[in-house]
Amino acid sequence: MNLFQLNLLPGLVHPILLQLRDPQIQKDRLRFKFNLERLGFLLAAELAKTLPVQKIEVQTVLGKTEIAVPVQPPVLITVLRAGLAFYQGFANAFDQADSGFIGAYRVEGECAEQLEIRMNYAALPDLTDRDLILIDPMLATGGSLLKVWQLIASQASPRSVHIAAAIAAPEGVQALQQHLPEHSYLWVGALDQHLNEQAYIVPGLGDAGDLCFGPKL
Ligand SMILES: O=P(O)(O)OC[C@H]1O[C@H](OP(=O)(O)OP(=O)(O)O)[C@H](O)[C@@H]1O
Ligand SMILES: O=c1cc[nH]c(=O)[nH]1
Repeated sequence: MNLFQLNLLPGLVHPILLQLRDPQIQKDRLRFKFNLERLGFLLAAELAKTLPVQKIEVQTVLGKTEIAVPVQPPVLITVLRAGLAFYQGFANAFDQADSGFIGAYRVEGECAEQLEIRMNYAALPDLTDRDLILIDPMLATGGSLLKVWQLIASQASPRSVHIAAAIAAPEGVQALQQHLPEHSYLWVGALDQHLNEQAYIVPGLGDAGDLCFGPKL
């Protein structure tokens, strides 16, 4: 698996990460979701450079020119709930993409070993020979994305697999490295230090789903 960190545009990316992480600023839900969306758009812009393009001719009212456009839009799949705002950035960038949605959530116990991933919803488009972008802002243990990938892989063979996360922990990166196809790509806004005993990313930003939508019962 190839890992790309979005440090090419620090002037744009770092202020967004700062606002996402700051405990005071992140209390503003509208801003938190908008920042995830903006980061998603920037990651999409980087990722788009690697997708195959073809030249098409456009006739304007004044003349002709050639424009390179994607051969086919990628397929976007996001993990509910926290994925929604981050996904919107990708959907803004790839505005003709087919999209899929999978519900997956962590049920936390006393410690990281008791963590369980439950899945309760999946609506998937056809992925045959398509470029797949799997979108989830937080890559902690990697348990959620691996379960999601298992479900996808049991039904389809995408042409390429891109995983996009706003913040990743080394533990999650390693887990994906072991289980994803060799020619997969991981795009992250930041690669953080480690997981704590409750399997939260340190320094991370806290619980992305709760910050977007409030605590769930
Ligand atoms: O790498 P992992 O250890 O699996 O953790 C990451 C998962 O945790 C968050 O979702 P969460 O389970 O909190 O659900 P939510 O989006 O409904 O809040 C996040 O959006 C990921 O899906
Ligand atoms: O740090 C973490 C880990 C999992 N899910 C989150 O939202 N944050």
